[in-house]
Amino acid sequence: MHGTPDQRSKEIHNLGEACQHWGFFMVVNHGVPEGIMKEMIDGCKGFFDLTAEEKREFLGKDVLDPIRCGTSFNVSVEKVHFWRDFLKVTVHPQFHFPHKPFGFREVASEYCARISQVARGLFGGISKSLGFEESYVEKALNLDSGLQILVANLYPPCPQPELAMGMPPHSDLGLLTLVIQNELSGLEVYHNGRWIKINPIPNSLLVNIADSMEIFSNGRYKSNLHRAVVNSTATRISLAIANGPSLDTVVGPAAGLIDEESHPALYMPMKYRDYMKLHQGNHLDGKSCLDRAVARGRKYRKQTMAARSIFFSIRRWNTSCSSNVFYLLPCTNTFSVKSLCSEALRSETLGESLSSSGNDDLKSRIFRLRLPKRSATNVIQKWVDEGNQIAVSELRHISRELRKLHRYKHALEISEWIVAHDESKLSDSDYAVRIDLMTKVFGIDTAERYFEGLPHSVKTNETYTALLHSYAGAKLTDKAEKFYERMKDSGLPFNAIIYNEMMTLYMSVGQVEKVSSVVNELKRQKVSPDLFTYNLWISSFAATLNIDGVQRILDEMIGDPSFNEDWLRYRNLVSIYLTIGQLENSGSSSLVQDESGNTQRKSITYDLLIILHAGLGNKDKIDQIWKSLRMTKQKMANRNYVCIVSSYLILGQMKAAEEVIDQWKQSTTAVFDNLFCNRLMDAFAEAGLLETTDNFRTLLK
Ligand SMILES: O=C(O)CCC(=O)C(=O)O
Ligand SMILES: [Fe+2]
Repeated sequence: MHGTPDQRSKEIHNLGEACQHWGFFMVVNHGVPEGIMKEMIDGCKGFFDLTAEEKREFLGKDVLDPIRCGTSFNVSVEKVHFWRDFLKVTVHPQFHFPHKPFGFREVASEYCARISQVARGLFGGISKSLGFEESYVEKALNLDSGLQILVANLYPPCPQPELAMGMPPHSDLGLLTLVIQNELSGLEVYHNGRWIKINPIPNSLLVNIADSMEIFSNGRYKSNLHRAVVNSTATRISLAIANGPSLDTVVGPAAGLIDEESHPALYMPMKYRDYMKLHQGNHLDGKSCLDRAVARGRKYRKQTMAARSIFFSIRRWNTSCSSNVFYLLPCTNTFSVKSLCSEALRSETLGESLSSSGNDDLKSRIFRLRLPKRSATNVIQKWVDEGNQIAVSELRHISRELRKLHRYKHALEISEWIVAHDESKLSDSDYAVRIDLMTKVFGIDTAERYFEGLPHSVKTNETYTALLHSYAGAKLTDKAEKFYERMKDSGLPFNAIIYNEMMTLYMSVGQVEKVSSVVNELKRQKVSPDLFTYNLWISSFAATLNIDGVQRILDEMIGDPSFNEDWLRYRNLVSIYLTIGQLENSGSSSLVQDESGNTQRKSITYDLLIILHAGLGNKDKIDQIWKSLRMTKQKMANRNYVCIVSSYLILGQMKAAEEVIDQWKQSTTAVFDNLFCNRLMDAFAEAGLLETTDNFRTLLK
């Protein structure tokens, strides 16, 4: 952008218009020599041409590795793969690069430096177009240590291009992405309800506005939705350099672009690292793209409806798996289990279902946001501006529903809204939920600071427990222990949940032996244990294959004044599991890793978690845990099947039980035989469960 002041100001105006209306533009006269661009494309081709053996060292590694290549996005979790090979390299703040093919690294180093220069020029122009001084964006977003990622894409010819997609519709996460390609087109940009094929001006740079720029500009500039289609004749190569802020930069709407009256902040500030995690955490690498595709593309891509349901189920999977070990353990997470139960009750009484989201009420509008980056605050504000009333109870209800779907950022925005408008209406559990949400969205440090800053009157049992829960979830044993001591010193009334949190923590970090001492403390303090307490205690003994210990606890349960029908069901199931479950001590330690990398301890804990939820009558939870267990690809043993089949049978869930029996029969690792079933039937009969015995017999016929 040189020339006379007039020309310059016209260019800046054009740039602003392109950012605002398209989120996409091409740059010519950019100064990057044509030769280097060509060498880069050749280098990419050379890299993809390497043999599988030569590429192996970069293959299928962790999403956070600085150099990584692969196919599609993440084939280990995808059901729908994309017609694409990729190489992804972090080139700034530190320059990483593969050392082959020969010479590629050197060209890349120069190319990236040149692209940075162009990007810098564009950031200057964008700053001005937003009404700031030229260096504003660069300084505000710490671009000196900005994260720059090079993505090379190779799309081979596809025999049926109309059935495949090279890259699904997505927007990029950073600020600006600069793309070049070989002579073949394939990039399509979504604009005014249509996909526009991009035919680049030769040697131009294609530029996409990405999410963080949309946030920074408070929505003035829109990140652009784009995709790559494939063709049947030749191989297409594209090379994108994604320019983002530094990982520790908090990206939020620029102060100069907000005013409370006419331009309220539409996005919540968030560290770029957390923003990236939010996407990866939800769907691993690339799944964010799918999710976005689904959300944004909903209106105009009817043909993807089938794919959409697959995407959504994958997304849910990953969220439940991402909390992995924690999930393995009694989602004891008592905290959320508790609220889930009341949620279930509540939605039953209200006779509601999420499918009502076609309506135009506040809840449906918020649910339709889908993308975390979109602002719930804005939606609520608009709702109010339209003259509607909202009750805190309604907001609470929407927040609960959002949390069930792991949409924590929007739930947090709702909570922020209540705080901003009527903090006096916040209850102790609202504060506790806020701490939980802050942990999930911003991380534990923020939640910790928030808790410490709360007035004394709000430092209640519930808020203390929420922070303890966060420490336990993050497996910060030291912090959790200190905090637990502090809670004791503060003289708060203790309940079982607090002890359960500590027990969950010890189970998840493998300090199984400490669980009993927590139980002893609970007994000393004369606090009534609940079923979660018993389950954790039993899990700790079962994990070390101390079967006598488990038996003693089961006996002790009967004498507990709280003993009820749920507990009886739980107790029966544990007994059956012990009798039939073939818990084998595999020698010196029960914590030996099996081939799939799962420890027996984890897998027993999974079983007992299923049993716990069977005790509580939560069929949905059982379904979920069983699915997760199957997703871990661990080799199923007979005891896993015993646990799930008997749980379903005792709950009268015949269809579910039948399905699992089929899976059991087809299992290559567990041996389903009649002898086994007879023993299981005997065990049911022995527990007095005659109807269950009959049901099981019917299923086997
Ligand atoms: O292949 C293309 O043109 C698109 C590449 C792209 O969108 C990306 O790498 O994010
Ligand atoms: Fe992209």
